[in-house]
Amino acid sequence: MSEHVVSGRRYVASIDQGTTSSRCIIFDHDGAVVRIAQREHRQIFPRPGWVEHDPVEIWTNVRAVCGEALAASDLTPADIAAIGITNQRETTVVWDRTTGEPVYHAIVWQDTRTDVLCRELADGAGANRYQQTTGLPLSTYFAGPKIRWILDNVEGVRERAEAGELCFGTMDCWLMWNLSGGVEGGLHLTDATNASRTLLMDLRTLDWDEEICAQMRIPMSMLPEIRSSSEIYCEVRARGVLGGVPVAGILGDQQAATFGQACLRPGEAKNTYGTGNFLLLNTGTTPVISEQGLLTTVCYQLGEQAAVYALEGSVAVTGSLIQWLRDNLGLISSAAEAEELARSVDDNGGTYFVPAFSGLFAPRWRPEARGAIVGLTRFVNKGHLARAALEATAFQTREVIDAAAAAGMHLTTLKVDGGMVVNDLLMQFQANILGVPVVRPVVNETTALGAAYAAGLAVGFWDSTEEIRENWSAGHTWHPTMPAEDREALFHDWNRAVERTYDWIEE
Ligand SMILES: Nc1ncnc2c1ncn2[C@@H]1O[C@H](COP(=O)(O)OP(=O)(O)O)[C@@H](O)[C@H]1O
Ligand SMILES: O=P(O)(O)OC[C@H](O)CO
Repeated sequence: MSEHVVSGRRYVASIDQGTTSSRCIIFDHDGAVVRIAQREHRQIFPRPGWVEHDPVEIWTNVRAVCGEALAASDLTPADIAAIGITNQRETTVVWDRTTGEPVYHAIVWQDTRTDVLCRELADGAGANRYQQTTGLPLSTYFAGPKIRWILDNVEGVRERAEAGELCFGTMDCWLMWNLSGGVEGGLHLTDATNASRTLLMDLRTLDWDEEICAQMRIPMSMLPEIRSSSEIYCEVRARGVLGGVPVAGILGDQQAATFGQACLRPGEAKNTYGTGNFLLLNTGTTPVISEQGLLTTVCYQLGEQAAVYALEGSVAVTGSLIQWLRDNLGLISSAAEAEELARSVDDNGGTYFVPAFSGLFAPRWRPEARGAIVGLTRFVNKGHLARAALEATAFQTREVIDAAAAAGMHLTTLKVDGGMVVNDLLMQFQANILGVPVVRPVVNETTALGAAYAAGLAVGFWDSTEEIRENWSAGHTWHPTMPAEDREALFHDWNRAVERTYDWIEE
């Protein structure tokens, strides 16, 4: 038995509440996966550009996957030293603290309904009005404007919020409140990484900014307490879910992946390929404000230690474009088939697919752009379309890495993870279009692992972040093989294609 056992407990559990599914993953002390249970939830699209989730469905799924992971591995809560929570960030839930009922569906990070509101909030000062304080541009992506939309548009909600009856939370906060007892004394708290995605938190004080909250007309009584990413918050009180186990880690999913990838020193970075793509670059204990369209975000804060910050390149649509080919066009019947189809042709046939479904995020921040396929001729077939869709992910990554380079952060290799990195064609193309090696770790479940580490460190299951570094090992590396001239020609055409999607939505 491992000597690293807390009161006979040999495992740590992680709840990974993502955009498409909720998972519970159990890890051992080496950071190896013992068991995964997963359930997808409904994606609700009430209007073009709107994306919602049902928070009650998600809580039900989280309870189910926790039970399934334990049962399938023949474990009981008494075997689990701690639980970490990691989550899709920015997705906004508002609920009644007395009844536990959400007042509206969760508004998902990809949702663009706050576009006009964001322009109004800029109030002539531009989209970067709050950047120095929050590290973020005024964008539909973030939680603050989503809260304001609910307050303004759901009947009776503003009055209830002003009377102190309602709670706001991102998914971590909603799950924490439910895990810690819900209407029977549930805790209303979040961590600094999630709070840093609201447009309401001061990056340096790690506290809510009163002036911004007033300008956005968000009552501060709705906001959760901001805590560190690694401390014992509570023991689980919800019936039937890991009862009695300490909840001891919370990290937004991209920050969790950065931690799980052992990007613990300034200059270390990872890129996660899921529904969207998220590059995070550790910048140490000082927040760096970007002039190149990158976000500044809290990367993690361990207990009483100083917060560590990151620059982030968030790309809204990557894996979800593959889902769209599958679900909306029926071009493929599974995500894996995209690779097979793309391999049926030698190149993109001159086709570029710009998936500006939610406008464009980093580094361009063009909310009024919409998707386009350009370069079509009679020559183009579905293989070219599949290839162009995969290449779009790699081109968008190149854009954010170029933005980091313009800020003086030059990457010599790229650590990758997420659902899309099983795609060999994509990863080889990524190395080619960047001109640097791309490396996937042995344990690809870095998001859940990062949250497990945060929780395990808080309860003494792991002693220090050095153990995280020791547990990380390279699985597969893709080396660039494309001549620089070809790489730049492709990227040049990609940029021309992207510019054609600008200004599609008229004022
Ligand atoms: N073989 C594949 N090739 C390309 N994309 C894939 C492949 N397998 C999965 N994906 C994409 O990866 C995404 C799922 O990745 P995951 O990391 O689980 O997402 P999330 O955490 O955002 O829910 C989906 O959008 C899916 O389309
Ligand atoms: O759930 P994912 O992996 O798509 O991540 C979503 C991000 O946290 C959005 O900022």
